[in-house]
Amino acid sequence: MTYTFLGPEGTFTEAALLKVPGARDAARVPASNVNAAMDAVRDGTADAAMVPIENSVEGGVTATLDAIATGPDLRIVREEVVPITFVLVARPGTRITDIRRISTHGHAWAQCRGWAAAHAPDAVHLAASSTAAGALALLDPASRPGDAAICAPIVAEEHPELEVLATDIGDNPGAVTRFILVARPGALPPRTGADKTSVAVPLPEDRAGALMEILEQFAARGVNLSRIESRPTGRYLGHYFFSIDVDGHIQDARIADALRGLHRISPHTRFLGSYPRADGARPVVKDHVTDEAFASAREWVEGILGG
Ligand SMILES: O=C(O)C(=O)Cc1ccccc1
Repeated sequence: MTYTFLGPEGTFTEAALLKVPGARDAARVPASNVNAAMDAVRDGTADAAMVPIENSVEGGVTATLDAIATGPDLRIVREEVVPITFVLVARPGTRITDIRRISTHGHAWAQCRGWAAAHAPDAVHLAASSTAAGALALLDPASRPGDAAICAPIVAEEHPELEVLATDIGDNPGAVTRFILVARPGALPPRTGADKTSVAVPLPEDRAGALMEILEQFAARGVNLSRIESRPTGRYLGHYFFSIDVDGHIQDARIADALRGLHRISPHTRFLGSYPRADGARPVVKDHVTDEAFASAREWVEGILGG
């Protein structure tokens, strides 16, 4: 098994990957961005890729939402939730007051903006492909790095050449990021009873109530949504798809039935996977949407049709 992840070593994404049973002893190949990680799975260079998908403070990671909704099909097979704490690192001798450019991933910058405004008000953000990439660039002057970087504490621990100027600089102490493990389509992860299903649903155009019709498919079957966000398809202004997570597995009759309904409304709906929830929380399933209720309803109709 070969895993890839948003690298280099020391990213929060690597921390998420290391939580996967067996990943510590498997081949792990860092990718320089989310698209490269997904492409490595598509072309068979890697079997699975860990990528960030959403943060409790900054919201969705659009590169991931878009990459998985377009191009050859990929499937989410697992999720991991990782608590996030940030440190500020620099080359030894740097004073916080001298810092003008702080390099880090956009999601990390968004979560430390308040701290930066208070402690390094003259500093601007220098975008890096990941927190670890921004920090390691400090050690390579040829890469025209910033004056400091925001990264995970592990990067500083593994690189004593970097000095830690401040710890725990995130604006929201309880911040967590959710990561997904994606693979090529294959056998579905088995239903556990505490699962999520993800879909990308293009919004039918010029149709009043189209979003309502999509949501109705879930509401009518007692299915709870845990995330919904709209993304432009990139085709033209005003054309969107909805990236949706719901509680349940496609092997649950209520989810399968809701997906059939979605497909009728939006035939290019993409199934992105059914996989165990990181928190193990089981949904409350109302009596009229249990597997048994669906089976008995089907038998009733079949009985009538069979005469
Ligand atoms: O850059 C990283 O370390 C990542 O894994 C992406 C990220 C960035 C900021 C918060 C959570 C994840």
